[in-house]
Amino acid sequence: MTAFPSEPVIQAEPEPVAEDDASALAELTNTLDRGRPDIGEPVLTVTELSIDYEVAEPVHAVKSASFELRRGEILGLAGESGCGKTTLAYGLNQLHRPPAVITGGSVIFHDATTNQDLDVLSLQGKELRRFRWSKVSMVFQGAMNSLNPVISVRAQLADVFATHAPSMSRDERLQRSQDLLELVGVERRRINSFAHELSGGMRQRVMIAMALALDPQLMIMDEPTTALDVVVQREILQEILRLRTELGFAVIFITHDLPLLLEIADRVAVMRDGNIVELATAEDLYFEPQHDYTKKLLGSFPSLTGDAGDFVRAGYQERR
Ligand SMILES: Nc1ncnc2c1ncn2[C@@H]1O[C@H](COP(=O)(O)OP(=O)(O)OP(=O)(O)O)[C@@H](O)[C@H]1O
Repeated sequence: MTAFPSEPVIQAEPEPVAEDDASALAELTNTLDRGRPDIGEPVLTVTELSIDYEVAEPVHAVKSASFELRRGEILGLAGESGCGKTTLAYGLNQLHRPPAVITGGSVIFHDATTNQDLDVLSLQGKELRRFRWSKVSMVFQGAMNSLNPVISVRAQLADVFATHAPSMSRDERLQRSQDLLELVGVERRRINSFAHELSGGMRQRVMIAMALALDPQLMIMDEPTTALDVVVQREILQEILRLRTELGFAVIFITHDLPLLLEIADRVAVMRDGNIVELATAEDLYFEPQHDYTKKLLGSFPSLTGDAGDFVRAGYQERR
């Protein structure tokens, strides 16, 4: 069986980013090449999605969230710990587990391959599992630690194809697996490595390769780089930007690190206490935040007020 968790658990709260780290990363991300993404038609329409944790004192973790995501777009989901980002992301492809319950709303996936609209919340069993790998894939917080330590990268990648593309021959699987490694910046020869032989950055790249294996139209990334040092984070973020330009998938990128999102996302949704309180382009959010909470959030990042973390994404300086 693959080590990629098909039924992930909500991960522990991330360590807060140290101020020095936040500024260092902001400085590094300012130099990211965002490419020229081709942002197109909607790929996902979320309407009034609500998710509760049915515990003794029920938690309304996501309250009537609505947004549309377009092909090739990076939508950032920002907000303080506990505001509902992960719950929302998991709900989008039914990865939530009891006591979490979807209490209302809809998630419609606009499939470019079949030209049909899929009601994601009505999918079940095999259909749902297939949807998760081939249409919408996910890279979890700390995913690199979920590579199986006792089987090689080759076997883990091959397993994805054996399950979801059984008509592929052994040679085709190997070829495609190596191509995927190369795509995410890992040498082809690493195919025979085991997790412990790879650095944290490499392991996370392998997880991204697995998530890309079936050519998904959307990738949900929950704090995909939080556990890595800032230089490796930057390299991986650059890789994600390059891949979305090259392959055209959309990304929902979750992090509590708003400065980071302002650099890499096309639009940013700010969540507070289960609500999306503001959704705007990264540029508008930075220069003209509408909601008091967004202003407070922007003000709470020292890296945004100092030179190092200023919003210097190419082409936007003139609005200052
Ligand atoms: N298994 C659970 N049972 C009860 N409440 C839960 C459970 N998991 C999460 N919650 C609550 O749901 C709310 C949203 O949590 P969620 O993990 O989605 O937030 P988040 O914004 O992703 O936080 P973080 O940035 O720390 O990952 C919080 O109030 C949290 O305490």
